Amino acid sequence: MAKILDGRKISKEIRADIIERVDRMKEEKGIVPGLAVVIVGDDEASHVYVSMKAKACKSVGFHSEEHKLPESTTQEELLNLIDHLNNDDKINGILVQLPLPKHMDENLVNSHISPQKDVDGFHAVNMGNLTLGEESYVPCTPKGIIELIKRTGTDMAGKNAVVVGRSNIVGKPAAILLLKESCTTTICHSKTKNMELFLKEADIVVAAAGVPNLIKGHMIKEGAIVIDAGTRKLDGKLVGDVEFDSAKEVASWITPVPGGVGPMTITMLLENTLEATEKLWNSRP
Ligand SMILES: Nc1nc(=O)c2c([nH]1)NC[C@@H]1CN(c3ccc(C(=O)N[C@@H](CCC(=O)O)C(=O)O)cc3)C=[N+]21
Repeated sequence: MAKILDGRKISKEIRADIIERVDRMKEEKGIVPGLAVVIVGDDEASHVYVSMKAKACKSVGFHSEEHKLPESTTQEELLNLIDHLNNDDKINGILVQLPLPKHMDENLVNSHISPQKDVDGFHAVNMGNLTLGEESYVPCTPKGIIELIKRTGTDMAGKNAVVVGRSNIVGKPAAILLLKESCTTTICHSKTKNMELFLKEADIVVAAAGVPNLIKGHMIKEGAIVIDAGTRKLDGKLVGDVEFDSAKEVASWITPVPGGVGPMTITMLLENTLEATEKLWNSRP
């Protein structure tokens, strides 16, 4: 029977530390970290996530702004807003909620954010530096995933890690981070033949496909660490990529959905925004 990796509890611990650092920063330097979240269009789920991010900012004492733009916004108008936020001293971090409407180029928009304020880590320079092993902002969900694996106390070096999903925001950067931890890292995706063959050898499974209940207990290696980054609404209920009930019989550790990777994503966003603020401050004469 697997132990539960409780993302809410771990988040609470990390957020307590963030609150202390923010208080000290306010007291000693008179500065308040600021995050701007930009959302285009009226996708309901996206709006829920954005308000969760704003609430989390307030709970740790950040300044937070939500910029809600209509679906009809042109890409140029969005880029103008980003220019404005890039030059706004109250703002240390900028996040443009994905997905963007179809008439926009997500990579182009992300790379319009100042790399110093790119707390999502999606700017081409940050993605490039991450891949090179240089200092960079690390995308929030993959960063949270690594933090969760570390909390199991497992030495990752030499372990077989299988990431299911190759998105730019989760799967791809998660694989790069696992490689950095010296895992033997494989990425499976929708064109993979016989995914079970890879999963059966995996000591660490990171599920980020967005396909409800794709991975079942019988596919997993005995004692594996199973991290579920899937979040899909199914009949009004939030479900992951892993069939929890069967997987928990086989795994050594498993994350629940909700209450696993999700809360860690938001906590890592707070951490990146605080880091951006500290860096800016330290770079000043
Ligand atoms: N630029 C950008 N950055 C993102 O980080 C980003 C994004 N766009 N677009 C959408 C995805 C999704 N995402 C989640 C964040 C928190 C939860 C979360 O906290 N979930 C809770 C439950 C929430 C609920 O009940 O609906 C949980 O798993 O316990 C989930 C998903 C961030 N994303």
